[in-house]
Amino acid sequence: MVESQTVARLILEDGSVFYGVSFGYPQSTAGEIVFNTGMTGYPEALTDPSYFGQILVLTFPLIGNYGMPPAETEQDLFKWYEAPKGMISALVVDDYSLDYSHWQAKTSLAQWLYNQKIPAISGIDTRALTRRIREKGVMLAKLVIGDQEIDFYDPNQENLVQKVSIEKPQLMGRGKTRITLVDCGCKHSIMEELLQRDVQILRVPWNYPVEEEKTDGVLLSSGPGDPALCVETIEHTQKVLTKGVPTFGICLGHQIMALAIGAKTYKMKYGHRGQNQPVINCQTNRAYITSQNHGYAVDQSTIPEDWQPFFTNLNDQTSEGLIHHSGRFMSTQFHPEASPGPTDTRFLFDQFMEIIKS
Ligand SMILES: NC(=O)CC[C@H](N)C(=O)O
Repeated sequence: MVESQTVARLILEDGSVFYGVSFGYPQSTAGEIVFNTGMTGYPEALTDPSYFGQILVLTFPLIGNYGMPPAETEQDLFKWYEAPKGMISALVVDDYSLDYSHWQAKTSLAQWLYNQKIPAISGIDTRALTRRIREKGVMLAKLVIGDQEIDFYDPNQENLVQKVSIEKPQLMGRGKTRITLVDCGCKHSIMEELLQRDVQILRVPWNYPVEEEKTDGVLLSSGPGDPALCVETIEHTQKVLTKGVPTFGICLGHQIMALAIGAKTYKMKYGHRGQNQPVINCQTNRAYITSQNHGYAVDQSTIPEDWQPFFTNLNDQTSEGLIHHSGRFMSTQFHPEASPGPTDTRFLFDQFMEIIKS
């Protein structure tokens, strides 16, 4: 049965308990609880590998009303999803809409979650829950269905990247520019952006010796968990930068690039997850609204002298990007591919192509 009326409990590490109703797959699960403030875009968020190991709270109160799109692919990439399968550990919503309507919808959200074996809970005051997370910071949590008890589990102790990366290198597209993409759990829309720019992608696993490839550029992808645990990726990135290969890091890729140059990262209190995060380009003083999904950040005070802040967050002044003085290496903490969210910073993919050509 998909639309179960089983009582479920969301139990936080601080002892608070929220009661609701189970939907999706009826199995208890544990992870780290985080919230996203986006008003739309749940198909993209649920399939974003950066959420691997996390229990996702959607603050927008009505979820499910446009169902889930079909699993259509083009050039091996999912058109409407960010990965071939659901990535979150569990979903927390306020009002789950049993009815859905959208020209593209293939199934209900509940059915899709059931098929993906992802449990969910509805009837939660997600705004009150979010206030608690904002006060205490992100916490471990568990979603207990009926009386199926379960222990807390901390996903950040593990190297999550190796669980969502690919196993062997894959060539994609036939474009003239060759970009080696280090897949740490890359969103499909990042690869789509590259393929639209006359690129051939060599997509490689997270620990691949990328410095040994003959390539025009390197893209360090987004991905889950603590960047400091990606030791091998950091070491290979150091060698790539020493060789002077144009490199672009996105989200986890930004953090890995920072660690590779000797800067430090830290865990934020509750991170940035939403589609309205304001950033400023430190070179042009122009502001942009961006899509974000991260819980770690780069300590801007630890960047070496030959690097500069590229973007800074206008809400809390945290690092939103780095650029090397040569202009050959750059990174952003936000997602220029958006998906979901505003596409205002997509031009950064064009900028990366220009760096490669110059
Ligand atoms: N979207 C991402 O790449 C997330 C990066 C990293 N896992 C963080 O939470 O900060």
